[in-house]
Amino acid sequence: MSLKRRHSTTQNASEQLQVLMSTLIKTMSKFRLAVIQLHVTKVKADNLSRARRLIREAAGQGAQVVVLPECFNSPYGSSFFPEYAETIPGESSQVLSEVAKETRVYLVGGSLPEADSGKLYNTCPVFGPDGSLLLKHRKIHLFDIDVPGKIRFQESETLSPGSRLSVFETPYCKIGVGICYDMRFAELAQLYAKKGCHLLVYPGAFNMTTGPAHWELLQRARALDNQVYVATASPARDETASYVAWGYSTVVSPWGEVLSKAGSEEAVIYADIDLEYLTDVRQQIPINAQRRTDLYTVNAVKED
Ligand SMILES: O=C(O)CCC(=O)C(=O)O
Repeated sequence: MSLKRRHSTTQNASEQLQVLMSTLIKTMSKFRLAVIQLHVTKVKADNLSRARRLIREAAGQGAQVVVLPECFNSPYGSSFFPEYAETIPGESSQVLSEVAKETRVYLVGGSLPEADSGKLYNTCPVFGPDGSLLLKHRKIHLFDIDVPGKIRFQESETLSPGSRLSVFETPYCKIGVGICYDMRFAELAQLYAKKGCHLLVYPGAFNMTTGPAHWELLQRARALDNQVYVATASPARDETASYVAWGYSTVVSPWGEVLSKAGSEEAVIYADIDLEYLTDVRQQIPINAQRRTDLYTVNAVKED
């Protein structure tokens, strides 16, 4: 082979490699997220089989990350937590692990009442596409509120709070996990963003009072403050339940736009998460570089 020909073959190979690399980077910078707004009943086995069916459906639609709602396998309510509590690993997390492995998705397993060493937690287990348990997020901020004449709820009567931040890595981006009331705490979202998360997921079950007032507003605020994608997964609304969930699972972009939103009924919603778009937003409005860290800062007190 002449020198000239060898040179052009090498050049072709390196160009092809570059094209391949840039296609790969582009592919990795986009992924499909599915949020399952599950109809949750008192029958745990039904909740589990419906969740499994909808996770399969989501994976069939190309979802690589799937999120279930808070308390996806039990009704939401202080009296139900002890009755439905399980260990993790345990029955429900075994089902989630199997279906994550079968469908090859990252699965954010909503939450379930977790029993551990005589205490109960509201816990979100996260599984990788090989079925391994990547982390357990125990709700950090317990939902204790009293709005006279509207709603009083005291999770702390039965639950203990978690005390860890929860971030997991995927080939696409880092993802930070919070549960419902955790979303009200801007500092948590800021810390997740500071740790490099580009997507925050909040399985949650707002109610008929705070749902219409705050649910979407909080998601858009967290997304805009931190220039990240935010996804919430609620149970479907069941007017016969003792605690009526608001529904309206949502995905919000780093620009603060609602990309996808369920109604009040059972549904699977999808959003294509585009990390190049996130980078563009951050370049256009560069608040990260403009922060006055000489005047203020948000830090984790305790690092894992
Ligand atoms: O913050 C709210 O208004 C609702 C929170 C909630 O339902 C929960 O944390 O489970």
